[in-house]
Amino acid sequence: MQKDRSNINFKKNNKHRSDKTKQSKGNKSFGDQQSSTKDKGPQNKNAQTKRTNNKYKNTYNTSGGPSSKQGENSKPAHSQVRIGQEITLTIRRLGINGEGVGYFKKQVVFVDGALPEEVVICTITDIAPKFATAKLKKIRTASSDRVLPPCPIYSSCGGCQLQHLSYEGQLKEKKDQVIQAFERYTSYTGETLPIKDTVGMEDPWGYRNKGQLQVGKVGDQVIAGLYKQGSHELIDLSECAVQHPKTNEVIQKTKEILQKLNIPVYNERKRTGVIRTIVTRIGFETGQLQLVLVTRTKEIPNLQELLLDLRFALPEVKSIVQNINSSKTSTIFGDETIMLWGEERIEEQLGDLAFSLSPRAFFQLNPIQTKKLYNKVKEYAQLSGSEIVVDAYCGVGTIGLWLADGAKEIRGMDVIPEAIEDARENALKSGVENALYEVGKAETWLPRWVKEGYAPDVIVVDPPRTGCDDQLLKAIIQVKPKRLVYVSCNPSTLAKDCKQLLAAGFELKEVTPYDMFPHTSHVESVILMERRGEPK
Ligand SMILES: C[S@@+](CC[C@H](N)C(=O)[O-])C[C@H]1O[C@@H](n2cnc3c(N)ncnc32)[C@H](O)[C@@H]1O
Repeated sequence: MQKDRSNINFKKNNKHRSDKTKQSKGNKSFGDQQSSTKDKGPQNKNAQTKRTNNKYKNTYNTSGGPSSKQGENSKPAHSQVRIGQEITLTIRRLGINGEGVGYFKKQVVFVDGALPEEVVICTITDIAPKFATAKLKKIRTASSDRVLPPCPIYSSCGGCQLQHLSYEGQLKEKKDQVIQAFERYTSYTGETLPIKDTVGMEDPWGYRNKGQLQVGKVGDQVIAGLYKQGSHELIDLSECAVQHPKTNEVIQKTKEILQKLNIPVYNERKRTGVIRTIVTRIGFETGQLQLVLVTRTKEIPNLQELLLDLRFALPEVKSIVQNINSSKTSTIFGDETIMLWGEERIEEQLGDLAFSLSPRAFFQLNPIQTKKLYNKVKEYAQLSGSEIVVDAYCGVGTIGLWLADGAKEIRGMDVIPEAIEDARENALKSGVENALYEVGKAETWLPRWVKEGYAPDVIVVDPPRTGCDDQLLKAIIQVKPKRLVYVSCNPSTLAKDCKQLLAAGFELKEVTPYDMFPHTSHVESVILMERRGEPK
């Protein structure tokens, strides 16, 4: 799932792209993505983080010349095009980052802002061995799904990639993304893949429960936002339409208080200043808010005034926390976390389950869609009360706890110790007594349990973008659960892992894509696999 995996890199970078392996950037609107060892999101070395600003608002015409190290008129031997060349292109599909993909004399060309079936004029800006990148200049034939992006900062922010596509169009494209991945890695086609339509939102705005913005200054003004694509220029975001309105308010007011108290904000270039990042999370059901100030130094000048002002301006905030990150890297969190005021955790409710969330714990970013997705996991798991279930990559235990009342026993594991602490506490809180959680790698724990004779009936996996580790897949293949439910935020790694499982005797029963992040290019999928020949 595309979720809260800390330590996002807000910088955008258009290198490392390849047609087959490019990975989606995290949903960067107001930050996100909890990192762990193999986490999804932009700090992944494969992460494709390119965005350009050629998103079309009131006109389909843009200007601006090519930019590339290769320079004007250069044409590598392998290429059909040269930098600066203007071409007419028919867009065939969307790439995994929401860019239009067309073919010019069989060469793949990516065009940000172009939509399938559009005929566009674009200028080649970059050439790599397997593809070229072009800047959209003019749309000759516009898609009937093209809409005006409602967000005023869509073109500069880069957090959303699909606001120029109707919501219906987005849901269709996300299903296509999943189909394309299966076509690429397995023998399924769009006709044979047992795939459902993408499950979308009734109101696809204000869905994010967490915001994470870098802090900086323009002149004397404190700002908080995202770095502009390919640059170190921070774009101030005073409002974000996909964020819960309360998190917008927390960011805005925190910024104003930092300004008023003259608390030094981080200067990325000089590596001076104190406040680096503002992170805020809200419990959708409880209304409780948490504010984390990520600082370069342990000392925060005017700390007492800062806390008083924050508490006065934001009475809903239940927890104010400092995290210290003095590193030069662009990861968000450092290792040391200090309570500044209030509770260590905020509470959230998902259905009948209560969750305590510590500042760095992973939690789904879109609680409304999460409930739908977990219900699908439950449907696919087909529990009767007697099953032994593994919840691999369990985070704070959400999926296992969702399933616990239908299972004999749940075992979950995650590499983040705080997440496991939270999972144990969440089980206690919700009165779940049949769930056991362990800190460590799924690929270590499952083989160990299997060696000890443990035989789960159902395995649920919800790995980071990189997919399941090979050792885990081997253990799954060895233990042959009746059902495997795979939750994935990356169709490519899902399809690759599926290929191995299909070859080892599992059958693919159904694929359901979920739109956890409307207006971004991300798509989540849940699939059900069964042991071949399993009696109904
Ligand atoms: C996509 S999240 C899933 C969390 C949880 N299932 C949920 O729905 O909230 C992936 C989780 O995998 C954890 N993780 C990453 N690599 C892991 C590994 N090798 N073994 C176990 N957990 C891992 C991360 O800490 C993160 O909590």
